[in-house]
Amino acid sequence: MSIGKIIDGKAFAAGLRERIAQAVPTFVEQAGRKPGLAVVLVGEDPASSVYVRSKGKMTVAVGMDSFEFKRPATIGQDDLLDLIDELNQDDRVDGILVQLPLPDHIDEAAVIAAIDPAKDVDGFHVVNAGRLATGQEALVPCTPMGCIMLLKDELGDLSGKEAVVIGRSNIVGKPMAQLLLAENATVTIAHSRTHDLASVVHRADIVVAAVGRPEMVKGEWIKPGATVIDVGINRVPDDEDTGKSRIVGDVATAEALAHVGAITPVPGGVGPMTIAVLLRNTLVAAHARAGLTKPDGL
Ligand SMILES: Nc1nc2c(c(=O)[nH]1)N[C@@H](CN(C=O)c1ccc(C(=O)N[C@@H](CCC(=O)O)C(=O)O)cc1)CN2
Repeated sequence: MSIGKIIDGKAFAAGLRERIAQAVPTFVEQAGRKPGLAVVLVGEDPASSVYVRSKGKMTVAVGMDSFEFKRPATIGQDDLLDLIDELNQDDRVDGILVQLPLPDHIDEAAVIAAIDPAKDVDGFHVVNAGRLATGQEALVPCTPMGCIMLLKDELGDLSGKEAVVIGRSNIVGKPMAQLLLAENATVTIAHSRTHDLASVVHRADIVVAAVGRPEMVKGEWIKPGATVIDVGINRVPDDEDTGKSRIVGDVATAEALAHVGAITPVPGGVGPMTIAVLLRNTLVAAHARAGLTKPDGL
């Protein structure tokens, strides 16, 4: 029995950050300033706080300016929209990211809609979603963009490949399908109402699992030799006595390894790509705002 390859997303993300760090000084020379990323954190969710801290550190590490805005979970919607407006007007800021999820009393869609599409480094604004869907230059959501980079690195040309995306969220599933289409893959989006998901998955050369359900995709569903991208990050109890937990993906990796050609692990697969692509998008947005051509290789 052969075992599939583990795709090292952590190493790929480190390489991407290195290429970004090499491109930043040329931008500084041409634009006379550093690219800048503003990250807004509402509340004190521990995981969100970790991600925001990590974003700040990595932004500075590649030579960009990092601006962090922490607001209490009780902030009113109007005050949050005022902050976004200030950041839209601030010329030092090329990218604006509002860490999700937001507290229930905030209308997430209204906050995303308030971000200047030129600074929407998350690629969540409808203008960027529409541009992506119609094949125009767009800022693309970081996680699906990271998945496409890993897929192209692993498989080269994706043209004609049968791809199944499980999950239809605006943040991952839909943009993922659009990106695969743009690479000329034949794309199916499966979701909670899909009949016989196992058979749908079994015909795929490429499986992208983004459902948020621990180890839902079983090894025997996978077509032999398929490439599997696991977007899920699910915390599950590890040891009932100690109360410890561990992170698993949406794919039952241990059993899938006997079927796949290659698979991203969780952790260490898609997750690290999310922040690396955020830095890439910030540099791309900075070039566009400064009227400069996007550097090659990003
Ligand atoms: N505005 C946004 N909010 C959120 C996004 C986003 O892209 N934009 N994505 C996620 C959180 N996220 C970044 O914000 C993120 C999630 C996971 C990772 C990561 O590297 N995960 C590690 C495991 C981490 C762990 O041990 O807990 C991995 O998979 O190896 C990075 C960034 C939701 N919110």
